[in-house]
Amino acid sequence: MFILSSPSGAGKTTIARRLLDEDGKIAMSVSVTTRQPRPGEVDGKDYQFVDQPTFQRMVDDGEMLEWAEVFGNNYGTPKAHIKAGLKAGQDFLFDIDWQGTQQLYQRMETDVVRVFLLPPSIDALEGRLRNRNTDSDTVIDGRMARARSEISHWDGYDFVVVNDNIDECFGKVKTILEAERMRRARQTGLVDFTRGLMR
Ligand SMILES: Nc1ncnc2c1ncn2[C@@H]1O[C@H](COP(=O)(O)OP(=O)(O)OP(=O)(O)O)[C@@H](O)[C@H]1O
Ligand SMILES: Nc1nc2c(ncn2[C@@H]2O[C@H](COP(=O)(O)O)[C@@H](O)[C@H]2O)c(=O)[nH]1
Repeated sequence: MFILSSPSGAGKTTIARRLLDEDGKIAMSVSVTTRQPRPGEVDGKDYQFVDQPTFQRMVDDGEMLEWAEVFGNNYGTPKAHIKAGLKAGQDFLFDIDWQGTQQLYQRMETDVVRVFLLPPSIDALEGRLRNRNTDSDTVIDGRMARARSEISHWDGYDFVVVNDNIDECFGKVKTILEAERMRRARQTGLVDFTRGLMR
């Protein structure tokens, strides 16, 4: 479970899309949200867009692996698909906030890798949100007001990467993913393989 978090606009979605394009072995965890779709967002691909009663029913029925309120909307990770995929050896990429990260870490500690992206500066962060042209000024102001408190959670992560140059940032995130895959505990079949070598 490879988690990318950051203050809004630091570049999680951009890095996640590139990782999904270039790495055939990781799948996106598609979250459920009560937020309205942005232009170009596709239901079922970017998010599963639901109304508040549906979200609440999913929470009440225990269908969420984690969930949180972020910027006045609810977001959550549906459990069934992720659990089945993990059992089959599938790696998953999560674009979730610090609250969801804490919940996943508490439930599945050793399966989780936590990466936090930082912007090179607060001005650059605001510039990125405005240039993205997907949110109203009010929404952007709200996200900027939360940026410092989001950044204060940087020390709850295993890795911290500053997203200044996008190619460099992507290279670092990819390196983390590849190194984590090489952890002995994550390599299935090593016992038989090393036995074969020693025979
Ligand atoms: N290194 C970079 N340099 C310049 N622009 C960037 C960089 N990384 C991302 N961007 C741009 O910044 C904007 C915000 O990026 P992105 O949508 O990936 O952020 P995010 O962290 O997913 O935000 P949110 O949490 O609001 O979904 C996008 O327009 C993206 O193209
Ligand atoms: N705890 C969770 N946080 C999530 C989830 N899906 C997305 N997010 C986070 O919400 C904010 C806002 O996202 P946006 O798409 O509206 O810009 C961002 O920090 C995401 O990482 C989730 O399932 N759980």
